[in-house]
Amino acid sequence: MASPGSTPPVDSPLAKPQSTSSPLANLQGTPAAHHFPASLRLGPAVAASVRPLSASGSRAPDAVLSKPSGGGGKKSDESDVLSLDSIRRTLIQLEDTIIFNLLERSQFSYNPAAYDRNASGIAGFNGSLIEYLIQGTEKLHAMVGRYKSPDEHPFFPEKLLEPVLPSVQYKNVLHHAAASINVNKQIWDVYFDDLLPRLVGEGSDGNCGSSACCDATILQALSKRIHYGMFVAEAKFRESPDKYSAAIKAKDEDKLMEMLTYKEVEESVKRRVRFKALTFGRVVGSDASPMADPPLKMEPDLVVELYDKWLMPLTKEVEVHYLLRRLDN
Ligand SMILES: O=C(O)C(=O)C[C@]1(C(=O)O)C=C[C@@H](O)C=C1
Repeated sequence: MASPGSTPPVDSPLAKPQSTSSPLANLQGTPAAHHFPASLRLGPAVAASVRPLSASGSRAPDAVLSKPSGGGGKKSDESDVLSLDSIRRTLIQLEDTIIFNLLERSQFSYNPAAYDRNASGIAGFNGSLIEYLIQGTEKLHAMVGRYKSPDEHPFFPEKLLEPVLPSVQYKNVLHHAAASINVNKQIWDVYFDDLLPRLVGEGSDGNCGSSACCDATILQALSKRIHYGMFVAEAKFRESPDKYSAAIKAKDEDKLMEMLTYKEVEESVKRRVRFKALTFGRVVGSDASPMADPPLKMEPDLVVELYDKWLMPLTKEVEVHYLLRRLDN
């Protein structure tokens, strides 16, 4: 842990990621993560309003949920946007971002100096390196319209700056109550208190900045994935409005949770993320020849556990929060 006022180790571009044979070996529990390039391509609104920054244009998630209004959109657009299949495809794509970035973060040690609120060493800033990084990133992204998108949720809403680009009116398919739902505080706490210590090896390897950059992209992906629960909930509500309305009027949270839970979907999510973690995390020999027993960069069970114990439950919690307010005036 760095002492107050000291400067965290400066990452060298040449700094070698610590070889972590089994940083996740003691993982017993929860957690997950997300990534930067992906988050820039993320929001449908961002993709539309900030097209020059949008990465590849080939990403389904950006175009899935909402579209600028007044663009002559056909009526069928909204039903495409709100089909459960289409929303689930977005969740599947976010799995890649989350797993790739977990893999990236797992190469570094914990690096406690990045989280020490007294040790960022940044003049004039009262907080940790990770807070500085995320606040700065969110300020900049807010300026290009990121948080005007209904599927983007900042960790520090009070610090955002005004957009510098002309605003685009997006057709928001969600109920207005969605604007008041933000579970990032919870995501932040679970990530730093629970997931991160299980994901990485203890100690410092000098890669504070790199670690914090990975954390930031992971947090953004987690946030996006979990808040997508509101679109899932909206789609489910529109499929069976009467059924859901009864439970909403009765404020029956257990009933809502039961109605929106699809055990078979959850099992297939777990199977898929295990396979992705195995596939993406496999070490490939430098000459690409098959290895008899290829080592893994990250324990796939960690990712399964993350989804099972944390990501899917939080997504469902967001769905319930949203539905409870779905009939508000
Ligand atoms: O796909 C859905 O129906 C969702 O609500 C999403 C999700 C998930 O988080 O992946 C959550 C609850 C369901 O039981 C299945 C999957």
